[in-house]
Amino acid sequence: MTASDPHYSAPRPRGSSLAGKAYWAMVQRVTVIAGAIDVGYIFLFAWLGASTLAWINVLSVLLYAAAYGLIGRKQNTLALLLIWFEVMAHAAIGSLLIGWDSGFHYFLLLFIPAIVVANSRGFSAPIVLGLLLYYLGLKAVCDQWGPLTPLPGAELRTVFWVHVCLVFAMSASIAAFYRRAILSAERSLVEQAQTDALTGLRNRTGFQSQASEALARSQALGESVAVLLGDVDHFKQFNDRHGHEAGDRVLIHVARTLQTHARGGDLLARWGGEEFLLLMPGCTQAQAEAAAERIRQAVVGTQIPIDGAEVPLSLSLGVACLGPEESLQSGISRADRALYDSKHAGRNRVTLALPLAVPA
Ligand SMILES: Nc1nc2c(ncn2[C@@H]2O[C@H](COP(=O)(O)OP(=O)(O)OP(=O)(O)O)[C@@H](O)[C@H]2O)c(=O)[nH]1
Repeated sequence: MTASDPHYSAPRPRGSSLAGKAYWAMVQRVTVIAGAIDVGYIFLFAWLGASTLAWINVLSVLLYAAAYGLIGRKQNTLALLLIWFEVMAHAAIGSLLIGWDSGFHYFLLLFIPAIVVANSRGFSAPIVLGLLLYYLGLKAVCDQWGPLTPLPGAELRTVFWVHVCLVFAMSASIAAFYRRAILSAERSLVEQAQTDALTGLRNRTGFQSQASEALARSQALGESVAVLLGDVDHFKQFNDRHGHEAGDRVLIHVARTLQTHARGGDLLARWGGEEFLLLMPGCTQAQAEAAAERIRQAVVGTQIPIDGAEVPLSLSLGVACLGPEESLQSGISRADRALYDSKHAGRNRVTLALPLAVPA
């Protein structure tokens, strides 16, 4: 693989588009559920002898089917308007025909969380206020003129209980949807905060959040742990000569090379600008030195094609094997001093850190 490989592109930020897709997938599921509920209503109202309401539910099923199709064709706004129209008209006609006590109006309340949470354009307050006015207006109209086709008491109570149960179930599932969306956004933010956007490796924060635990585990098992610090040679010169974008491609290339050589349990991070850190649990000094040498050779063996010419590249490395109770910070400092020695000895080499000084 070369640095000009298409795989070298930096990872894209995640999150926002997924939330949008998840929202519309949820709305599409709602059209199916609402349509199915309305099919149930057709039978319920036919059985209760409220044939007008049964026919209105036939219309509602058709509207939900149309909204489902519109979302499938990405005409989301139109679908949403259709759903709004269906719920508002259904609540109004139902309340007027069989009375406010039927509980048809409760369905209007389901819009409140959806308006507040999903409205990204800052129009929530006026829309909720409009809904409140519609709600109160409907109550006033029902008090004045309804019910136009009243149902006997027992049947009305049945409709009321069905509505209350449905509104509870729908409120709970809307809340569950938003909870899942929040948790997923939180996970994505944590991941972004711990990931280096250029190389896709862990950044310092991501490394530190996992490294202490990995080190403690290995030290508890009595395993040796090594740290390897690598730094691209003359990178400033490279940037100055070939430009920052070419420099970025080099960093991505080095990151991929390190990833290829890291083992399953190793933790790899971009430690600084052109500096990379590899924590190798269960790795002896000899194994770590051999791994560092393989990485150095892999990097030096690469010719990065820049502006039509092959540009050489090299990496200096420092390796430290941690003492049984040595802290990660101390191990990294020793690896850093070893890396500094590599640079001073002429670069493109691996240097082993001095052993940890034993207190007298
Ligand atoms: N392209 C690019 N350059 C970066 C990035 N982060 C840091 N750098 C550059 O890396 C260079 C590091 O330069 P120095 O610390 O002097 O190191 P060097 O030139 O590699 O010299 P030696 O390490 O001594 O071999 C600076 O020019 C930074 O601007 C990055 O994300 N992309």
